[in-house]
Amino acid sequence: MIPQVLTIAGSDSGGGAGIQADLKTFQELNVFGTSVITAVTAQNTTGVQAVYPMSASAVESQLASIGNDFTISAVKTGMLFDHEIIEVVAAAVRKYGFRKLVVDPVMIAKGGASLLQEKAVEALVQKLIPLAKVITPNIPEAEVLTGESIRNMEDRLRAADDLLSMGAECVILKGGHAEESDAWDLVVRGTEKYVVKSNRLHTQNTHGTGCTFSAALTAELAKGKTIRESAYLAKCFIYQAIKQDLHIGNGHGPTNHWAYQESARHLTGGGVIVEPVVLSRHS
Ligand SMILES: Nc1ncnc2c1ncn2[C@@H]1O[C@H](COP(=O)(O)OP(=O)(O)O)[C@@H](O)[C@H]1O
Ligand SMILES: Cc1ncc(COP(=O)(O)O)c(N)n1
Repeated sequence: MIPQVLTIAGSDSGGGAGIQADLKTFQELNVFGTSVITAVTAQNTTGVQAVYPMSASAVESQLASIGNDFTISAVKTGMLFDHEIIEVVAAAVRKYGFRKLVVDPVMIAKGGASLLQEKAVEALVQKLIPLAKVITPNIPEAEVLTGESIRNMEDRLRAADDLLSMGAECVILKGGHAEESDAWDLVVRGTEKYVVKSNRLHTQNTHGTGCTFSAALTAELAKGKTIRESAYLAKCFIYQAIKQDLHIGNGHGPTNHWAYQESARHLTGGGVIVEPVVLSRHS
């Protein structure tokens, strides 16, 4: 049976992030994508021009439509905007028994627009993160969630432990925002810790990288892959999507969701490696 997956996120009219990035990624990875829209954004590669949140009841009824019909193997959340939406999403995860929940705690678009109200952070921590199999914060999101600044490897390890104590099974602390020559993501699950790493690509076309990475992770988990395999495959997917960029729009362009399947490199990883945490190299 083809795995059925769900994204609960905001619409990006520009097609590079949010629901659109998630559905494109699901399609490329051969899983059937369904969607619950939490907000409509007027957005392009130059930024977010407007945000129109859905009412919590509109989100609730979309969740019921999916929960009452589909057999969902994995779910991801992206832009959730406010605490009422977070509460109905958490209730639906319980009610419909959605397993393999990936929470991408989207807060601020790369151009600076707020995609999550400040007072909703607590609801995310209290209501949704404890239900998650994996949470995938970037560095600024991990700083908001933990209240600590993150500058080096020790800080990242400490932040990941703090995030794990919020109740998720696994934390993938993404390193796209750091300035090192490698782009590496720290994965922590209980006492298991490792880094999934590629070289850093120099391009401004990184709009939607986080959405695309977490959608690929969700697709692989839905197929029954382990977290470690899924993190590696998701990193291979986003690496090719950034590397073979499309040059669309006048600002921070989208990634290339075709690239991974079109490239034979997906069979070999194309340079992505998994390695143990080495404190002295990354501090
Ligand atoms: N310039 C880059 N080169 C290679 N990989 C990158 C680059 N920027 C981000 N990534 C990868 O893309 C994924 C998303 O990371 P990040 O940009 O930190 O998330 P977000 O979009 O949520 O801010 C991670 O796997 C990260 O390692
Ligand atoms: C609707 C929506 N959801 C999420 C993002 C974050 O994008 P990114 O993955 O680049 O951080 C976005 N810009 N718009």
